[in-house]
Amino acid sequence: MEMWQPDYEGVFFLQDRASGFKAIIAIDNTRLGPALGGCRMWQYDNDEAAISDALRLAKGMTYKNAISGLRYGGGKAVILSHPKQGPRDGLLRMLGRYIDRLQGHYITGMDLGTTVADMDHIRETTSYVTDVSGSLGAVNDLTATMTAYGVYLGIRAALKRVFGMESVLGRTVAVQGLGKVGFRLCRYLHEAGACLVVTDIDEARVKLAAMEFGAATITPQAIFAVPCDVFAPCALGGILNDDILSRLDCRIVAGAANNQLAEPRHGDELRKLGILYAPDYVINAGGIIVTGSELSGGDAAEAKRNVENIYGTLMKVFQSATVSGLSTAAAADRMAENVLK
Ligand SMILES: NC(=O)c1ccc[n+]([C@@H]2O[C@H](COP(=O)([O-])OP(=O)(O)OC[C@H]3O[C@@H](n4cnc5c(N)ncnc54)[C@H](O)[C@@H]3O)[C@@H](O)[C@H]2O)c1
Repeated sequence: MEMWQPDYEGVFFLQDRASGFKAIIAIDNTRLGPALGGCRMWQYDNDEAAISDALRLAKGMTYKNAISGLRYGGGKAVILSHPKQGPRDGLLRMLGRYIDRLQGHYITGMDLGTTVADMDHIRETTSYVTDVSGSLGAVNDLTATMTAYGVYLGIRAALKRVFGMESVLGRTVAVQGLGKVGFRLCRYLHEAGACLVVTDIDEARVKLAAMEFGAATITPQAIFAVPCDVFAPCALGGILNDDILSRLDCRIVAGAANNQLAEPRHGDELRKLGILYAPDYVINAGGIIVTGSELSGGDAAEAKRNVENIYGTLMKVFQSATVSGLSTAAAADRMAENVLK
């Protein structure tokens, strides 16, 4: 069923009563090329919550791809089923069939709750899928590695902007979330001489980071108030809210998590607090840049070179914010919108 949504090119609610399959494909904008954005599999409280997540994520992909110089638009797929709800291969093949009907207007890939094996199942019914076994992004988890690398470079850019020196040597970075990206980010930072304070709800990962990187550890509730140069959110979105902003004791917020600002106005609040915010979709674009290289037949070296542009893009965002008096978040939005004109 196609749903009408102002500002979106297409929103499709897919349903198979027999199997209980429910999914949404949201295509925000294809001005620059086919809509590119991963497939999320999550248990939502209700259909409305899933639809609004798909819409927000699809729009985010439009902005991320545009500001990263990729010739792709923004889209997202969301499967409203918990990964633990029985076998999932049938659901994924079904989603693949719907994606195939869109004839290349939307290309999917991995996202929260989905794996390379899931992408392989989608591949059985459509070719419009990335991150399948053996692909550039999937081998050695290059997508997560390059996301972490981009965040590391983004932290250097932010340090340069605030302190005039980009080196992380001796700087304290508080990392929230030690998953695929957060853990790799810690490795880049540790090897360059940063002091780490880390947290995760998974204690095993915290212990591993303490052992491998000599990181100090702290509880998930206390990470926000840690005195540090950089706070790097690498877990959940929506964490930069009124309560947490009042507790931050850092000069920079720069991390991998998507949709960090609880509301757009929090970008301004950070500016007023004198905290430099590296807009999430600019600094965490490493993964989608790898996907862009994969789709154009590039290799890992080319992908890494492209990820290195994140440093310069962020510098432009910081400069534009200073000149215009906007928050860095608003300045990034304006830059992306200029590309889309
Ligand atoms: N994987 C990528 O390439 C990529 C690309 C762009 C953006 N991102 C974003 O970066 C973030 C991390 O992605 P990932 O792939 O590392 O995910 P992941 O699921 O591998 O890791 C997330 C980690 O955060 C931890 N966590 C969850 N809630 C927490 C809390 N309240 N406090 C502390 N830790 C908590 C989890 O235990 C887990 O270890 C997500 O927001 C994701 O959307 C990821």
